[in-house]
Amino acid sequence: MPGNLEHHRITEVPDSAYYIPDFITESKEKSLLDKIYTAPIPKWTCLSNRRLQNWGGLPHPKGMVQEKVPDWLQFEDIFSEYGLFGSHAPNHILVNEYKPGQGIMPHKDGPLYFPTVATVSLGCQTVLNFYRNNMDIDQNTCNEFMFSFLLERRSLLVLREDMYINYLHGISDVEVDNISRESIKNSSLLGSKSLAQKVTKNDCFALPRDDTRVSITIRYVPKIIKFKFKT
Ligand SMILES: O=C(O)CCC(=O)C(=O)O
Ligand SMILES: [Fe+2]
Repeated sequence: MPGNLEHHRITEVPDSAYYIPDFITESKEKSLLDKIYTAPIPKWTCLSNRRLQNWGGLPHPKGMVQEKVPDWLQFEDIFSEYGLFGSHAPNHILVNEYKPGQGIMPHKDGPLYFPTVATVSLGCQTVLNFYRNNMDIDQNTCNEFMFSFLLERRSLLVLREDMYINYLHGISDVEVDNISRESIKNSSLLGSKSLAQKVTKNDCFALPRDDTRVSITIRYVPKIIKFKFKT
């Protein structure tokens, strides 16, 4: 891993998570949101509690039939600089849209991807929670909450290794996040100094989600199906 990413490591958690505030400019944020919202309507998949766009193909255990990721969604230069996906360029992008009050259940991103995910947040901050699978007293599996990251708009989060493979992540479906100093592990890396102060000075405070958040999750799918067309 090139040294420059090391400055952004969230040292309070297991290997490896990195947080870069102000990863993109406000004008880049705006141009990405414009492109996302001018994508054709059928590009959106509506789930019960959020909408998403899938770019690059549908990952499948037998391999992904690759589609070109549009130029405006390519972050290749940046990722090759950090060496995030080994020598590969990302080839799969998921765009998730969350209105205030919407979230995503705890889950793992799973084995179809190279075990690294990079997430750019647009439009609004959120709190990403991490869990471990555990057994309860009746030997049922349950998710035990471990800690959280506060993701500011225009930030980049990278998860890999243990944080990708063994931890689940999710976002609560609330309109206001209750931020507790104890649980937020990236407070020293936040871009907004006033927010960082709030997190470190208060045991607990309420942070409303006052706008729609759009996340861009960037991954590499190693298993690709290549068709040979007869001419
Ligand atoms: O919106 C996010 O930050 C998380 C999205 C996510 O976990 C996923 O798409 O797998
Ligand atoms: Fe995920």
